Amino acid sequence: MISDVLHKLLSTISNQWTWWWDVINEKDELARAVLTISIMLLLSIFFYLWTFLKSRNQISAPLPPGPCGLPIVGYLPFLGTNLHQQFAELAHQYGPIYQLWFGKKLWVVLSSPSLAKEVVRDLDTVFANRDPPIAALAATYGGFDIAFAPYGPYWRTMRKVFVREMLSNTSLEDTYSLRRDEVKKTIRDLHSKIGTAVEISEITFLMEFNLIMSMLWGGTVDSQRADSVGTEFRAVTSKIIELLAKPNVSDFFPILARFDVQGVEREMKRLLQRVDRIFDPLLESGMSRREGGQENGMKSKGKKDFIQILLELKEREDAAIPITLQQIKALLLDIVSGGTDTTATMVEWVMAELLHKPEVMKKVQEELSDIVGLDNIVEESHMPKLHYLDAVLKETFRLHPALPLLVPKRPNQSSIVGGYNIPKDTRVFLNIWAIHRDPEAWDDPSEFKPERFLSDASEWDYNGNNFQFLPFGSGRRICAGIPLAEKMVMYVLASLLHSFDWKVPEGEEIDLSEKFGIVMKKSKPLIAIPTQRLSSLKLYA
Ligand code: HEM
Repeated sequence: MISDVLHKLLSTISNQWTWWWDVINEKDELARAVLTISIMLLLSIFFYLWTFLKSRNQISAPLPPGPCGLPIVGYLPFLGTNLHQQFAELAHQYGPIYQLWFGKKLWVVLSSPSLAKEVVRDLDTVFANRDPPIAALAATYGGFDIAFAPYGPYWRTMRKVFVREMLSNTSLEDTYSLRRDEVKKTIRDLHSKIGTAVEISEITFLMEFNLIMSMLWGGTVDSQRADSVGTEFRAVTSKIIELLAKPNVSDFFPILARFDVQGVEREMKRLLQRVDRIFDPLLESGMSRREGGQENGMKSKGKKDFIQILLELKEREDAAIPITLQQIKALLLDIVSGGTDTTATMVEWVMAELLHKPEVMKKVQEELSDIVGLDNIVEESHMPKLHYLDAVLKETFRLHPALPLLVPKRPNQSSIVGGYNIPKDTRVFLNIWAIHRDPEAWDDPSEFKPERFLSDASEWDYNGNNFQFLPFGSGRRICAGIPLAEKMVMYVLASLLHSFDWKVPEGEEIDLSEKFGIVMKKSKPLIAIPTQRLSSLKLYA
């Protein structure tokens, strides 16, 4: 019986095979066409079933909730100017993860410590990519800096060179005397302005700019030239930052990008020409210094400054990732603008909070008197002992983070966050401004209370391990300049507050309102009057 069935089966297969053989031998054209179409149909069905099941297996989650917006333009007409606050209000309505559509572009905004952890810790490699707007690409000669470079070998090399050569403990020690000279110079200048109203951000910007430039060029840029270059640089970067924060239709509708409807790209290119006029002569002087083997002002004699190291890299033909002069300029722009505007803005915010709360200012100054003494000048070595000032700075970072939405991320694959699907290439914002004011994470979140950072100091650092407090971001793309940023802000603040007493001009009030930008500033510049505090400002001679 079984042998009968087997026999039948074999003969059927053999008949089919003969038929197939005949067909492929072109004996039956019609049958051949039917067979080919059937096979293709079957293969297509299998393929679609397979991809459908695969996608269901991968992303079985829905997209996050969010407002509907209008057809075609989506949420674009509703975008306000203070994006961080608007995003926080939308989180009250839609929850800590929500989506916004703009044409074909999807944005997702996250506003809770646990969602931040998922993105910057659990899925760090997926979210390590950036999503630079067209303005940012134009401002970085095509994304050749560190902050907007795609996650990959170029970014890794540039970040490594920067961190290793400029920010290692030895390099920071070697350049201390340069930072000290710049701070002393500012205190002397301020001495001549005692009793008059000064714009704090103007002073702090120039001071931080000169600090960075001096470290980059090993103290070889002469101070008069540095001041005029600094003023021009401030004007250019404030325009660049303004353009970076402006919504640009070319980003939402790539088909319009080539027309540059709002003229953003053209304007950015004009600004870059001004940046070139600043950097080119300075780079040339670096090159001739290199050829002439001249010394710089660094502590260890014969030690190369950062510009020398970059120029050397440019000339190395065996480098795995060769770098060009334009890439060096992109990197410099990143370091100088990223390092200056953030630190100067933070000094201004701390001064504003202290002038708003004189009892906190008094405590900071008492600590400075105890640790430094009134017949002495502040040194960087005092910083680890200034615990109260450190808490004041952290509380200011909490309430006024310099980058309230960090630098937006772009996942390199679709993934599930908070139970929702975030498709590949979405622009993802972490609203740390909202996280820093989350009532579930903080007591009295809108109150300025530095004491909250004193209780368990080890819990509060800037390394992005506590997802309630992320002023420098977290994960692979965390700020590359943290050790320098911390030193620059603390040292400058301590020197300003130790040398002078400060008050607001008669009849003026401290305004603490914020103006959104890639760096969030005060909406009104802070004006204050210094009076002498130190027994003798000759100490700064
Ligand atoms: C108060 C001062 C500063 C603050 C608040 C700050 C904050 C930040 C933040 C939030 C990011 C983005 C992190 C992320 O997306 O997760 C960032 C990136 C960066 N920062 Fe800072 N920063 C400061 C000072 C500096 C300084 C002084 C430098 C260099 C001299 C610097 C260089 C950079 C660079 C190169 C990046 C890009 C990192 C990357 O994409 O890999 N920053 N910073």
